[in-house]
Amino acid sequence: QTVAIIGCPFSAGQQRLGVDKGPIHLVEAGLTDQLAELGWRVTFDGHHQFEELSVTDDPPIGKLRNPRFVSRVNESVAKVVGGHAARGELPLTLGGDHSLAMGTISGTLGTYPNACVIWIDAHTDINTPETTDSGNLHGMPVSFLLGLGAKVPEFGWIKPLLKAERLVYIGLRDIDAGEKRILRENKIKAFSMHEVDKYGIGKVVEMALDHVNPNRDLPVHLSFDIDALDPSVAPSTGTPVRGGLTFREGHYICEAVYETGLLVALDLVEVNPHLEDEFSVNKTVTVGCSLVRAALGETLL
Ligand SMILES: CN[C@](CCCC[B-](O)(O)O)(CCN1CCCCC1)C(=O)O
Ligand SMILES: [Mn+2]
Ligand SMILES: [Mn+2]
Ligand SMILES: [Mn+2]
Repeated sequence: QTVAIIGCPFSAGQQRLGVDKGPIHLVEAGLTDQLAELGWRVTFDGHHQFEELSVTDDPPIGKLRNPRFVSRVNESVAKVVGGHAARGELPLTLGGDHSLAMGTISGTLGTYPNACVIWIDAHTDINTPETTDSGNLHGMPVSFLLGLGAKVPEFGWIKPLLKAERLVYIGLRDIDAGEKRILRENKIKAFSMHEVDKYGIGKVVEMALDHVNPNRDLPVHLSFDIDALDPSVAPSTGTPVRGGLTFREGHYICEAVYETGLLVALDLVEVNPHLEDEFSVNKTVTVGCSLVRAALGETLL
């Protein structure tokens, strides 16, 4: 089985410098060899195909920041991810900020129209151009994938291929008012840290899969935002929120998803090696590599 590592040094979906350096840190930490150790054939798409996509003149559209650049990069990411998936490979997208999910999930759904999405995050990333307060597109990819909110012509390439009943969240603890309304209105299944505390991670993952994949027959796209983990476990990330997943809870999710045998695509995003001290950066990069290994078959026994 082949895993295609796609490095996306992209940061325009938010405003903190450094998240574009996430991919190189994860690869330089040895991720490629680690996956080969697990028995994967590993290919690595150099990130260069996204460098020449920068846009010279990209004024905000409403509140949206860097809209044309975010759109163009994600359109390219969708083609790259979709291409690997179509060849029966497993695209592993390393971010970069979570706006990349516009591209990765579009790519997956183009090849696997019936795929479900398991979104691990402190945040729902479902703001629309109308509800966003920051204008940062890393807080909005899900609304575009679902086709919510007013159409933005610059994002015309994104088709609303994701169905609300095929999406489930785990790890939530920082949701804007507008996003809470969108979750309710669209009946989107969400397991916050409250549910993790109440039921335990094992039951939460089982309930999440029961919701989006009741017969365990649909392909799974796992989109893992490192900020789902508690900041004590993954400190070097742009929007840390206390009260997050433990090291083991994060790994359990990845192990359980791998065990389904249904994983077809994986994102690991929002590692920012420019934040916090060197020890924190190493801790964050190391746990990022470990989570990827767990999602790709590494077991404890
Ligand atoms: C919760 N929504 C935020 C954060 C989005 C995080 C994106 B992710 O990819 O890292 O998950 C925060 C919105 N503001 C809320 C009020 C205080 C300032 C931030 C946004 O900017 O939309
Ligand atoms: Mn390059
Ligand atoms: Mn996110
Ligand atoms: Mn987040």
